[in-house]
Amino acid sequence: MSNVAKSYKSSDPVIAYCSEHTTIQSPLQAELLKETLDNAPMSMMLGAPEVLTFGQNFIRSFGGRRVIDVGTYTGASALAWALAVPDDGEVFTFDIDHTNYKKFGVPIISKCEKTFKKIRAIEGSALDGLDKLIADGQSGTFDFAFIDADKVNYSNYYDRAVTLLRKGGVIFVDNSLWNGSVCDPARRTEPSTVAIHQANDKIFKDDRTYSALINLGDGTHIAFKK
Ligand SMILES: C[S@@+](CC[C@H](N)C(=O)[O-])C[C@H]1O[C@@H](n2cnc3c(N)ncnc32)[C@H](O)[C@@H]1O
Repeated sequence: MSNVAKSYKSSDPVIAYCSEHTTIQSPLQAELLKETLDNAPMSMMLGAPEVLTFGQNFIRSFGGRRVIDVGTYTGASALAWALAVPDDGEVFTFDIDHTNYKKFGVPIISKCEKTFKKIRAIEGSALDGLDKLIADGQSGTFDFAFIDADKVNYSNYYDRAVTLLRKGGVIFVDNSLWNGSVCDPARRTEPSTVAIHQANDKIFKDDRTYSALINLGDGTHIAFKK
């Protein structure tokens, strides 16, 4: 049994206990979680509820208003951030393909117009989307970023997020332990594992942020912009 896992995939009693005493979901979040796990393709991509609650707590505690969400899938992370920001808040969520968001996320999230209207769904390469925000002069204007798309671009997403965040802004990098594979040099052969390990090293050594890698969900590397 791995001691690194998203709570919905784990039978570890410690992970279950921590999740039970961390995760708080709105009815919409619970509905989207069930719909994704029951019906969406590759449902293991769903963000861990305990990570999403932890991120919402950060956003709420420092009054975060503008959020970057890299990797929409069915929209669970975008929904979490949209619930956490105030009424005039914005969540920019990027995905190469919004088919799963439109099919599973939109019908559920749009039941709450107030929340749905905060989400800006941008389809296409997330790297291009983030570069466009930078080119549009939006550097230093975001409060929170969640990185959860293709792992080979993790270091690139992190660099863009640091640029786009204001001082004191927070980045969550999801899957930073990748089921524990990054911890074992012998298992660092597959491209995603190599890329996540390189991103973890980069974040740890980065003078632009304070950071901590924690065993939450599939591993969450948290960076605070100086
Ligand atoms: C792990 S899922 C995101 C899960 C979501 N954040 C959640 O909480 O449920 C990763 C997503 O990244 C998207 N993706 C993969 N490569 C991408 C790229 N180059 N640009 C943008 N999105 C990409 C995939 O289509 C997939 O929907």
